[in-house]
Amino acid sequence: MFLKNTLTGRLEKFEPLEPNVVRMYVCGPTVYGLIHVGNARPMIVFDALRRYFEYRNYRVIMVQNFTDIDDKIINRANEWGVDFEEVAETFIQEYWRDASALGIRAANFTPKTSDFVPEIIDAIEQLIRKGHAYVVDGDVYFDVKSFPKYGELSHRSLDEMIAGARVEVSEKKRFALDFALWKAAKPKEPAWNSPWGKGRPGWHIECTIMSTKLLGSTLDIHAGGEDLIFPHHENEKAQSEALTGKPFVRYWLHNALVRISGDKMSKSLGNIFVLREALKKFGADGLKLYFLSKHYRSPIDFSIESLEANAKAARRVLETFKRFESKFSLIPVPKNEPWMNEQRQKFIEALDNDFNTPEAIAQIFELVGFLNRFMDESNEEGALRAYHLLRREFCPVLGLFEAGTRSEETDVDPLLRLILDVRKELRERKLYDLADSIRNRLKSLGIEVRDTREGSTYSFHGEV
Ligand SMILES: Nc1ncnc2c1ncn2[C@@H]1O[C@H](COP(=O)(O)OP(=O)(O)OP(=O)(O)O)[C@@H](O)[C@H]1O
Ligand SMILES: [Zn+2]
Repeated sequence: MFLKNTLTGRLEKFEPLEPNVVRMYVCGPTVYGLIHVGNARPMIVFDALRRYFEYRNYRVIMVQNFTDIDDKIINRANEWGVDFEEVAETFIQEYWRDASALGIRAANFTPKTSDFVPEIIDAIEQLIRKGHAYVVDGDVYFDVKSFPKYGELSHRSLDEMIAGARVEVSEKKRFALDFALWKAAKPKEPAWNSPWGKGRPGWHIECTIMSTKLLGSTLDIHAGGEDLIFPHHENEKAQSEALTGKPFVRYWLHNALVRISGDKMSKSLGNIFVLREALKKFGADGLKLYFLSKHYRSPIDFSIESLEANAKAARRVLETFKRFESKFSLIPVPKNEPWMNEQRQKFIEALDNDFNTPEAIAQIFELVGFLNRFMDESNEEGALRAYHLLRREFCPVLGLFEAGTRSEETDVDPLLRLILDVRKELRERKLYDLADSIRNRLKSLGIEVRDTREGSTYSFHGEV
């Protein structure tokens, strides 16, 4: 397999450190709000990549963190008058709801920053000892000039980095690009004891610690959105390599961004389309097709029309599967067959080429076309083979169509409102027997109708 490595800018043959094992770290969300469609892109892409490695017989050990110590979380906690943990726990729970609705498999480890504070302190002490960090008034900064390879990942010179990025300004720093490893406690902030007084970890050091503690000094893959290349990943790399003296990451993978009117869709800009809403409207498979039909390194301009088109395409595929399932029994097919092997080779060739999912998706649609044609021609053998490839190999490898009906979920509320309105009309015309019969029939479907002075309400299975 060949993957484009952000570090070298080249397509490189993928060779993990340990044969057949992939150690992979993905930067997860800062948990102070519901996740959005932009956040779903790395989730979908790297979940599919993990599944593809497994299809190719690798064992994947995947870590995805939750950033639960951060200014934005602390601000929200103060706004709401609760502890930062409560804000973080709330949105971690909500993250899991969204991830499972989207059909994303949980990583093997999902650590939180707050679980690793002692390890972070220990690492900062080592960096100070090694001359890569310095203390000023309870803050600790990484000394960028002590690490000559700084800028290697983002391919920029020090001057370009200073000019082009939002670098935190502070008089305490020796050099503009130096960044905080530890921040002295301010009032109304959570704080931990440290050799430099009470304080909390900076952002970048957490990922260095969580990744290397769980996966070892050198990771095979470090992934995330391209917004993280600088400064976050550049800083992670500097800290880790200064600490261990070993290369931190073999292959850096970055998905391009989802943009909205030219800007990155992001929680802090507030220009977001909440994932939960998108799941309701377009279904998990509609969203996955939307993202996987573009290459992960190409930017996407958020488009409702395109999402709708993908949701429709997902429904068409499911209809084809249903048609097959009602027509044929699901008998196993002999797997080693020339046409199927050709198809597999084509699929693997696409994905081996820097995870070219658009090509793989095009092949899936071509196979759906074949499946329909085979069924039209009552070619049972052909249909069985196409169905097997789609349903049991290619679609699951990309995380598609796993819960057959997910993208068909529709909101029943407008329909029930319509029925209740008709029933109201009947009652007004004193056709009580008809109105009662509607209520009884809804009841037999598990829908309880209650008539109140304000009108009729409904609930499922008698829930309140
Ligand atoms: N618009 C986007 N398109 C693609 N990936 C994104 C986008 N926004 C964030 N990501 C990715 O989602 C993951 C979680 O990011 P994060 O929680 O920082 O989201 P965010 O919306 O950028 O939040 P904030 O605005 O608070 O920084 C990261 O891997 C990040 O690169
Ligand atoms: Zn990170």
